[in-house]
Amino acid sequence: MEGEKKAMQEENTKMADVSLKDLSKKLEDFAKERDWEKYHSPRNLLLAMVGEVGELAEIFMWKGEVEKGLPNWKEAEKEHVGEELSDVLLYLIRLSDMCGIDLGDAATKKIVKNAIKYPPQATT
Ligand SMILES: Nc1ccn([C@H]2C[C@H](O)[C@@H](COP(=O)(O)OP(=O)(O)OP(=O)(O)O)O2)c(=O)n1
Repeated sequence: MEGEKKAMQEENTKMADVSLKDLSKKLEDFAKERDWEKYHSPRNLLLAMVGEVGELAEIFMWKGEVEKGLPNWKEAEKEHVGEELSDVLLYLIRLSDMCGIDLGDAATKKIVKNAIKYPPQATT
């Protein structure tokens, strides 16, 4: 039992520490194993990602303003949000790969660029 708990904790740590590169490799394997690489063109992936953004928006639709942390939401609804966010992220990573863009590198550079454009003292 102790061993099982430890293994679960290790798995949770692994999941929390997951990198964009890990996810990218898993997506590549997923597509290869199903012979789906032919479908993963940049345009198809972009449309698939936008579709998933729509599915995410659908969950929030007509709810009015929503409190941070979604405190009054049912667990199943929160799980659904997590799934749709994941679909968006996974298609975004795959799209970046199929465009030959290193997303981690590009995002890190963009954060630096944002900080130069919007210096802290300029914000109120
Ligand atoms: N050609 C495909 C189809 C799916 N996926 C993967 C990426 C997404 O994470 C997930 C999307 O699967 P679905 O199209 O089944 O979408 P949902 O999971 O949102 O299901 P539904 O639309 O029924 O809610 O599967 C993929 O990589 N390539």
